[in-house]
Amino acid sequence: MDIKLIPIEVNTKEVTSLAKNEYGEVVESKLDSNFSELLLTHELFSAHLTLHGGHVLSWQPKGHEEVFWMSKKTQLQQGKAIRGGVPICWPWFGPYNGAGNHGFARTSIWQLSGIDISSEGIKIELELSGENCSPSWSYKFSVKQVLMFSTTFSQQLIIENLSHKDFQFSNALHSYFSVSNPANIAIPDLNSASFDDKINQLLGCAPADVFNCTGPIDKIYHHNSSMTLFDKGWKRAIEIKKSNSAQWVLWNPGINIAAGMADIHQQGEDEFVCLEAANTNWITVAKGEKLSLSQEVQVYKL
Ligand SMILES: O=P(O)(O)OC[C@H]1O[C@H](O)[C@H](O)[C@@H](O)[C@@H]1O
Repeated sequence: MDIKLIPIEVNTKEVTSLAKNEYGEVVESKLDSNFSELLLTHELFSAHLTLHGGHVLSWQPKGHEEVFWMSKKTQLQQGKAIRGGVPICWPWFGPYNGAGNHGFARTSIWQLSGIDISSEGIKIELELSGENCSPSWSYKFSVKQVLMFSTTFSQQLIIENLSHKDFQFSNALHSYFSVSNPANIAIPDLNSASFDDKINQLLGCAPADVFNCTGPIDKIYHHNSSMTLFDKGWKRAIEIKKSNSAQWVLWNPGINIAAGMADIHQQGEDEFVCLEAANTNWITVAKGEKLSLSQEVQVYKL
């Protein structure tokens, strides 16, 4: 396979304006024939994303610091997931049938299908469709991703089953939130949720107070409504609302696991907490049917 390794911070000269008006602009920055980034500027925020994985890399509402964390060691590489931002885990979450973690959506090239710039923000539509994309999951499908960047950030996946039979998927919107330090993070909404502890292989643990998010931590919380992550270091709160998602996954690798991960920079694990709107159990989409999942993120100063 022709492997490309491109540092994500690359500054290229090949830049094309895709849409522009009095409120903002969307610019495509081509890194090479395979990879490009979309840079979004608007009076309310700045953001960037890439079609590799249909992946949101950053979003910074005016007056706030960057919301999503990005590893300094991640690289755009064919077939490889990006470490940071919001990877789309689909059509499976975690390992599946020997096919590796988190499905093929995060390593596939998505198509740009819509841009709308208004006083409210910038709406971007992306699409991924295919058939037999993995020997482990060989259905015909289409996924539309609707991203709305504004003072809030919303992300919707509309999953359509184009096969002649029902299919199942699991998923996560695997947000890497940038934090002052996981030790400073409280997520009180998790205190009342039962959870599965992946590290200790314990299922159905009774609710327990979450005092901080220092890793290693890898838990699946069974909770289908909003969460607020409080960062006492940076004095900010991040609220995440979601729909059609039965779990939250809380993950930070901690120092030892992170040291063994080639795409996390030194002490990078001290800079993020993953709080993922997920469905870790299979969900069925009947043939010919659609299903929509979403999250909406807002930041507040404390
Ligand atoms: O390294 P990745 O495949 O991106 O997975 C990173 C992490 O994702 C989720 O949060 C899982 O719960 C973890 O078990 C996994 O380690």
